[in-house]
Amino acid sequence: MCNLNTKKKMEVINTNEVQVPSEAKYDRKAELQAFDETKAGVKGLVDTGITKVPKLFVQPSNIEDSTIHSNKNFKVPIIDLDGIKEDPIKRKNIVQEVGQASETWGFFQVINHGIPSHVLEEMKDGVISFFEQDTEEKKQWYTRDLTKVFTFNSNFDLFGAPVTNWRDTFTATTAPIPPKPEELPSVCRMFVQPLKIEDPRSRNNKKFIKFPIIDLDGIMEDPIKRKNIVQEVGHASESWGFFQVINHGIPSHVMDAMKDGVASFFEQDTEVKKQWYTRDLTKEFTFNSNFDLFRTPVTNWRDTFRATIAPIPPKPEQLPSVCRDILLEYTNQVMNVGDTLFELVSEAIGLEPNHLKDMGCAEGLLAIGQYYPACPQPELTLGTSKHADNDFLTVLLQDNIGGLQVLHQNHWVDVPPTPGALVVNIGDLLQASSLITNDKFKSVDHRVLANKVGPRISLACFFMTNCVTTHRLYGPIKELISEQNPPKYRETTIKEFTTYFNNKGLDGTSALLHFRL
Ligand SMILES: O=C(O)CCC(=O)C(=O)O
Ligand SMILES: [Fe+2]
Repeated sequence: MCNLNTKKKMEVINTNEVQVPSEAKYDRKAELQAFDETKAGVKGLVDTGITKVPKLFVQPSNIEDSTIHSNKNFKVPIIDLDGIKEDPIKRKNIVQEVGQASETWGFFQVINHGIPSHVLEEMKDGVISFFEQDTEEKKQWYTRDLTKVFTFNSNFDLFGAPVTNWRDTFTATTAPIPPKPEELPSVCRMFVQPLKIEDPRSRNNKKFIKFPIIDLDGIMEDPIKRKNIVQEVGHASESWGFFQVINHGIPSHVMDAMKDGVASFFEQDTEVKKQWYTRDLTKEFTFNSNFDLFRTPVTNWRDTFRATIAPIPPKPEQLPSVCRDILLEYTNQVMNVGDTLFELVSEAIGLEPNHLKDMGCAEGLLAIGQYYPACPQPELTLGTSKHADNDFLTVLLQDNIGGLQVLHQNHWVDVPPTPGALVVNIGDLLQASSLITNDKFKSVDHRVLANKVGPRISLACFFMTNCVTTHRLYGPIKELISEQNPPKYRETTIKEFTTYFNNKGLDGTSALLHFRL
């Protein structure tokens, strides 16, 4: 995206309409200057809609030495590093291969190098996210000052090289002195991002706290690990009501495909998408903007779809074809993760592993796809207003844009996008039905900020059963009630609770208050 100013400057070098100047008149230096001043790079140029390559990029006609031919029969060597640490024979062979490739090619590829593929994928996405930011955002990093930890520009040798290349570049110095988080752009910072919370009373008083990440690795095989994980889940549910899980068993390619599926739905042609637009909640799949549009004081900057997945699975034709297969595949896997999470939460409360599952908590699933377009004035609005979820448990998949915040100890704390992680939070129904020693496990308020950068994509899977009218009553768990700990909530059906929640809308108050004794 370009502002008007940028567009104006670019006209100097836009050869669509402008006559290509004759060699004598051509002022390359001025063109370079104009290009550099846009601070928008080649992408900025493309964003203005040019269809011809401006002269400063045009290679001389001897671009390729005529003696050089491309030969498709050659293959750049691929070297498998598997076993390099453990197996001396393999190592010897690998050393030979490296030597040979370095001598004959100077180039080779390595596989089994130890960097997980999801990290590779996230890294590529991170690069794209940086370059696809709004130009105004990106400009702040535009510099030719090589002492900077992070630089963004187009053609480091712009004023020295005879021809300009068709690409933009960022550089980041990451070792031997690791960068401070604020020295890297947030869209691709990720792993080094410590959590920042701001004290609303003072803009300068920043605290750093760690949002819980729980590693589920070994949960089925190793009883000691499981005991520790149960403790961590208990602790996070009590103090945060939110945590992230990694090694949950859903492959990163399925998570990525799900995010793409959500984007594909919203990025369809409006006429196609319109067919799904409805506020009729009895439908298996609904698309609309702001479920509470006519009830809340302020409208949110996001569009939403909602698919009922379980306990009654939708018929294929009840889901849009662009995201049908992945929605079924991904939610199937989320049901498995949910099974584990309900066991862990049950154990953390001190109940039998199957207790919450036996209550039907893991039977129903609603998948809610959220699409937060880039917002020109994010300070004026919100992506999703403050609310707590009206379910037992939510498993949320978010992309790497960020913006989700949790109200923790009276501070809004970012839930940092973490590669491969799922965000888990306790919903109102679990808080009310478990009543763990005076509301121990909290259904915590959260919100999503609007952002200049976008779209942000998320898929929230709500474990709840509002689509079937059961007369089952949910209330404080009998095993947890005593004279010292009397019930705090009256019993309710999922239907009654959901109807109340939906009619109230996201007005910033808790639906639980209505059911409190
Ligand atoms: O988009 C998100 O990250 C969260 C959305 C959310 O809180 C919800 O759908 O309840
Ligand atoms: Fe939510």
